[in-house]
Amino acid sequence: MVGVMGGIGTEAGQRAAQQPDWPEPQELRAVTGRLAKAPPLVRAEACDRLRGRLAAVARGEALLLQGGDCAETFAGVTPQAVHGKLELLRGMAGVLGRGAALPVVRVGRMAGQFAKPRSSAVEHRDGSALPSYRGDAVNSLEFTAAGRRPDPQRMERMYEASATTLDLLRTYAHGAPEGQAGADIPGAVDGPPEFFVSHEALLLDYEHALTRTDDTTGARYGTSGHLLWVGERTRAPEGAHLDFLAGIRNPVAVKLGPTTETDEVLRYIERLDPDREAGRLTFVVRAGADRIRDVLPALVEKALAEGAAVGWVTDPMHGNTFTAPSGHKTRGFDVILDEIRGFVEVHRALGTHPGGIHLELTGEDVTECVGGADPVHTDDLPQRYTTACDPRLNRRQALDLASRVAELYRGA
Ligand SMILES: O=C[C@H](O)[C@H](O)COP(=O)(O)O
Ligand SMILES: C=C(OP(=O)(O)O)C(=O)O
Repeated sequence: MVGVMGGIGTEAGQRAAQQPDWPEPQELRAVTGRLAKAPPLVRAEACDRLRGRLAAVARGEALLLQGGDCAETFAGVTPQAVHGKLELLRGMAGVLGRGAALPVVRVGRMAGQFAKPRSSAVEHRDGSALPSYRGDAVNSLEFTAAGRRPDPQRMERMYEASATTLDLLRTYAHGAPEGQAGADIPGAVDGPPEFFVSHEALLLDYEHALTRTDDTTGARYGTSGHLLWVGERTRAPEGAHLDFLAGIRNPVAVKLGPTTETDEVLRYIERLDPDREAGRLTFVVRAGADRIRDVLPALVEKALAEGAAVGWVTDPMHGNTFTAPSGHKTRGFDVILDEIRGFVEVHRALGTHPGGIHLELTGEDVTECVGGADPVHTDDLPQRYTTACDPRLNRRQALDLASRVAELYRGA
């Protein structure tokens, strides 16, 4: 775990990992104070409903399709971009659902995916060193000292950008006239067809500020998104991010990388799902295509032995990143598919349910990942490489992948 910074920490006094070094404590307090009074972005009932849908995933009665940008950007919150991702996920869900003969629960990596954990706190370029870009919620991609300075007011822009995205999703999901978008307080996206939103609960100042008590039940909910997850770099079982997830009633997820130990799986279950409630906890495994078949069986067996009805989902993106000769980070379609194949094989061998896929994708015609039926080659990468962080599947690649994954499930 790298980059332990910032003021928020554990009860034992450990500082939270991957937090920005906010320069102005007073300004930070003013921002979180305002966010704490802002309307919730999602409703508790919708979080409960998603927990119910994820229970069906955990029981083997549904699939989860979770996807969206690696890093949402403020400039990327446009009607076209939001519509493009929604339509892409809708199309993929149709293909997957027909292949697996199961309903598909659709969850965007959207309306909150504005903060990024980084491998290094510092970026070096042409002999200069500046703080790494940590997502639009923290600083700017622009490589200047002013751009890279963490600015707490960006968390308010994240809130506004998330609210706008939710409004757009609600408009498109309901087919409501566009003019109605933004007329209400931003709320949960509900009504048929269902669509939920998720992001990594990384910026604890933001997530704590948006936590609310539900009047009817007295339970605490993270109201920044329906499903919140903790990533590979912040999943310390006794860390501040796990403390946060343990304190909210939303459905929650933990990313599991290739070094995950079975004892950690046990701790996550004890901390996050003590009542063994299907739908409460989803594990998103991102071991890499070369490791998934070795790593996953023991983790699944541990959860089974604990009597936990967790959902199992594969993220075939994050364990398969490499740098092309041009310097662009990329991922290969065939390797992505191979990690999904390995994930499905392991579950079939154990008699458990391969519950779904978590992808970085966009509805736009970008050239960021290589391969696919209409292949992007490494030489093509510079053409339309617009991601703010990691490479995404473009629309064509994502639909191809959905067809190939549907074949895997059809053969189940
Ligand atoms: O999306 C995940 C991480 O934020 C990303 O992979 C980190 O990338 P880095 O290794 O370039 O910091
Ligand atoms: C950072 C991410 O992934 P991971 O925590 O699995 O590296 C992510 O999904 O954005």
